[in-house]
Amino acid sequence: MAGAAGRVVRRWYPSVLRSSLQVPALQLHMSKTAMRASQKDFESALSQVKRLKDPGNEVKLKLYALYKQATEGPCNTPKPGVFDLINKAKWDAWNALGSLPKETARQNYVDLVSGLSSSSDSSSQVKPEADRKQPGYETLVVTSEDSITKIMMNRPAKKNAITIQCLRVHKYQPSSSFSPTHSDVPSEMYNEIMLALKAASKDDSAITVLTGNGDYYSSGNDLSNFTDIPPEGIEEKAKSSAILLRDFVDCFIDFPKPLIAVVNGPAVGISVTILGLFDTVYASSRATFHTPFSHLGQSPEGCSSYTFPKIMGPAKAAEMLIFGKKLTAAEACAQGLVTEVFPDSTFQKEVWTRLKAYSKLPPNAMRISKQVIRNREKEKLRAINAEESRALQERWLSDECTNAVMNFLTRKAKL
Ligand SMILES: CCCC/C=C/CC(=O)SCCNC(=O)CCNC(=O)[C@H](O)C(C)(C)COP(=O)(O)OP(=O)(O)OC[C@H]1O[C@@H](n2cnc3c(N)ncnc32)[C@H](O)[C@@H]1OP(=O)(O)O
Repeated sequence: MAGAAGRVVRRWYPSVLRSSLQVPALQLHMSKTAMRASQKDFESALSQVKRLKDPGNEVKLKLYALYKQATEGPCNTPKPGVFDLINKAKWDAWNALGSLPKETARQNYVDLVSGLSSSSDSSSQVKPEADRKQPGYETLVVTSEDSITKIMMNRPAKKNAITIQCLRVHKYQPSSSFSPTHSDVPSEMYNEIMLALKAASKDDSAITVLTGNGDYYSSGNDLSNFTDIPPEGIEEKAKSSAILLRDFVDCFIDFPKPLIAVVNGPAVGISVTILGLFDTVYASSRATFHTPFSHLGQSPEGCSSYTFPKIMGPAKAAEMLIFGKKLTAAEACAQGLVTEVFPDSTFQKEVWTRLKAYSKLPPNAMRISKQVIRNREKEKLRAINAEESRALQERWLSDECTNAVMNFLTRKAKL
């Protein structure tokens, strides 16, 4: 094939996978009605997959396994020898699906491709925006258009984990004239988000959006932040991190315009807790909300110790904040943390259409409405933020926290 799609396929498909994923017709043994709908979806997913950027070997194996299960049922071929590495990896992936029904495998294939397409859509969104992208950020893409300033966390390979740079803890000063194009711009994400919020609070946009690039919204605090210990020692690091945390969260408490989270995928830790300080939270059906603080030997931040019980009631909040219960998007919406959930396949389109309409409302009226809703809580929220940051400063020095972080960094544990 001479077209671009063909070239993309050749770039990332191993030949064996290529042959199995490009099967022209499917032999699906199902009732005719069920077959019509899902076979169409499946076929469209099969052609969509050829246009995707290389999703990495792990995902390619998942696609292969689901394809085989959907079309042939449970693994039915002899196990390849140990030295036949590629075929063995494929066989293992297929065999791992056990007796998963063909229909479920087909549905999972369609869902996986749809997730991959939307994340590649959202990363390809970056390209047309290049000319209106604000310069000076290393970990974010910040754009302004249609009266909307969009702050996109942009470390997709690290699931948009939020970084600190050791010994470069810059205190946020609301009155300073520090601008994102200043030559002293720090590269770490906490400070860049603070700078972007400060700039957005003063620009002529009506609303501000925080979102993530790639398949995650954000995996929260970058756990390697804990390994970068300055010569002054670990106590000093804990102290400066607590100050940074307090300043970071204060920026959200004080943000004067409508602030919207566009939660494009899973969210973890601080990226979840600060959602209680947003005015609106839109989530993709693929998003999850996880605050595994006890698992990490830590305690809640982002004012969640106050906002979560207020939003969802103390019992549900405790399950999330103490026991680390992960919520689906639908559950988070039912608990009131999320405003609305959109199907992942149409998430970006529906959300941005909605936001463009909202951004045309009179900006001063929106600001004043936000003030009226939020202002009486501000002092309280600042005090809670300071208290949570103090508690965390101590937690970071505990063995429970050190062990949990080391287990993640040495790949012994994941969430
Ligand atoms: C000022 C300080 C404030 C502190 C307050 C905040 C508290 C919190 O936010 S607590 C939450 C901390 N976050 C986590 O515990 C998440 C840890 N990550 C994971 O468990 C998994 O990575 C995750 C489930 C998110 C995704 O799993 P996978 O889909 O299997 O992907 P990978 O694990 O292979 O991730 C790809 C790549 O990204 C790196 N990564 C992801 N998240 C983090 C993170 N939070 N910190 C550091 N690194 C992260 C991961 O290590 C992989 O890196 P490579 O191995 O180099 O590819």
